[in-house]
Amino acid sequence: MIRQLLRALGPEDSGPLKRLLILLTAAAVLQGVAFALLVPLLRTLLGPDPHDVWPWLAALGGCSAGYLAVQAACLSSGFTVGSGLARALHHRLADTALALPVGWFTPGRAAELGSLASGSVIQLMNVPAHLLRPCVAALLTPATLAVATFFFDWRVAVALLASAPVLAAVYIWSTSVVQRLDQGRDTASREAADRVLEFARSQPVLRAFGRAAEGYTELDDALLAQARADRALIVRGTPGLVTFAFAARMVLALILALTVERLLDGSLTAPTLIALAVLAARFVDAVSAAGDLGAGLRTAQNSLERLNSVLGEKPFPQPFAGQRPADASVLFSGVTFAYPSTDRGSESHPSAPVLDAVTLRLPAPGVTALVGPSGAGKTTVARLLARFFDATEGTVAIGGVDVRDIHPDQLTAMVSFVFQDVFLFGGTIEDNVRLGDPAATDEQLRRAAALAGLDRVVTELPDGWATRVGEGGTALSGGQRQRVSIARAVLKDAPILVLDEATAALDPENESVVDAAVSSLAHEKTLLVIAHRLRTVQTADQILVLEDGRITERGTHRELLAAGGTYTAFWQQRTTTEGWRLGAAS
Ligand SMILES: Nc1ncnc2c1ncn2[C@@H]1O[C@H](COP(=O)(O)OP(=O)(O)OP(=O)(O)O)[C@@H](O)[C@H]1O
Repeated sequence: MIRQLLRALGPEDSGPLKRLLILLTAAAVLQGVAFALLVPLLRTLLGPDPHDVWPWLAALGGCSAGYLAVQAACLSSGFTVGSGLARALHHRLADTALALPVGWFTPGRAAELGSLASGSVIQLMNVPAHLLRPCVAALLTPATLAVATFFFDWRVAVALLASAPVLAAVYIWSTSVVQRLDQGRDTASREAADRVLEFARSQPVLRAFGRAAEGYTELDDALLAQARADRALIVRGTPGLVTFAFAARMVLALILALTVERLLDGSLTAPTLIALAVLAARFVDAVSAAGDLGAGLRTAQNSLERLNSVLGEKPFPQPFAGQRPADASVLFSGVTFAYPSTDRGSESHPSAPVLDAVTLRLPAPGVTALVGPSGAGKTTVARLLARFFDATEGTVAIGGVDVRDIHPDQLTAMVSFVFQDVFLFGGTIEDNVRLGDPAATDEQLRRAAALAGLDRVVTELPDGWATRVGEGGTALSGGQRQRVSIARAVLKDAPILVLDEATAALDPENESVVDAAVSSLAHEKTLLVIAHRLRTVQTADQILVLEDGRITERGTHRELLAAGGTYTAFWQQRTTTEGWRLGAAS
């Protein structure tokens, strides 16, 4: 546990914890010595010469005063170390998260990170503040007592020491049962929390399909599993704890029997027996405290293991200095890619390849349209370009430099994204657009807004740029959200712009605004447009058709129509649906 804590903290932040451990050790040993001094004190007090008790009383007083002073230092240092530990762990989690590839952040892992940063770190903060002190005392005070007993009666001391491995074995067994059950409860609780969140988010769908009243079975099952796991922890965890308490009491009974037997055969006086009985009772009390703390410790250990498994995630290999790309052209050479599986936890095994030996070039400047059926791998191409993941085979290069050799800051500065799923922060429209370039002038802001068709939205809204977008942008319509996201990407002014289904939520009028923006940016930027709409695709400098992870056709609109392949079928199908849609609207 201590080793895991020190590992989680790292060498630079572990100093205060080590100092606290030294203080705790001193306090536990002093407490043990103070208890041990009771033996000569009681023996003298109850013996023939009670006046000789003063030196022992003075020793006990000094020892107790020392113990109280160190204990006070432990108390205040425990809280300081606890809050320092929480701060250090939050920093380490943030540093680890920043070094991980964007692709690592699946919804499950993002939730796990959130639960670690809030629940687990707070739980671990309690370890130095509340748990460590009684734990060290429960271990070292009995050990000091057992050693001290050698000065009074070696047989009792041997009996105390001999009981240690038995007590340790029972302790390890009982707490490992609790730990296993607690792990199960933890998994069930997280599953239930995920399902509750999903249930809340899916209310519109559930109500639309009349499923809200009878609930939804996944949530019911998850809540039942959580209740079962809670019950199992109580029912199957309690016997272990009771057994440990019983074993500790048995040790006391054994010591008492031994001392009484030695009194009867005359080798022990009554005062020594009373003193040794007091000492054995203190020994058992201190050991029993370990049993009570065991469950809390094992639970904290589970949190620590989860935390260390995230902190141990391999960061993306980054170049030390980084090479500068010659321009903003992009080249995929024989790129094959399989997503790591996204099971909960950090283990990842690659799944089936999504891209298969893809070779493509995006000219700079120029517009490339990527089309293909749903699930063909279009978004994956865009993700590899921005190095959300590394290719399994082959290379992705920008301006002649492998993306793995470009410094992450430089790569971030070079690529701007409009994602399929727009993400807005709960500030104003202006805050959200300025995220693209916080230092942009008002003139640059207005230009980006005009290019994205956001200027009209801003004019129509009563609070204009100061309109609050609501949590996740819920106060705006889908089209308005998408325009904010496009303006943000345009404001960033990166030489490579990826638009992933950016026009999907726009009406025909505003779609043409975005088309105009694409046309005007086409002269200065490398544009990758993943689109199902006709106009953007039609005017692109090159069109790539992706099917089942392979590029099957490439050329201009005219060339591909002349070839009469998949693109022609796509074109005919789109012309029919869009013609139908426009006809119906008019
Ligand atoms: N994070 C992920 N982890 C595992 N598999 C994924 C992940 N993202 C996508 N996939 C899988 O990769 C395949 C390609 O997905 P991708 O999103 O690239 O397709 P697409 O052509 O952009 O589809 P669409 O047009 O529907 O957006 C799909 O089978 C999808 O299930």
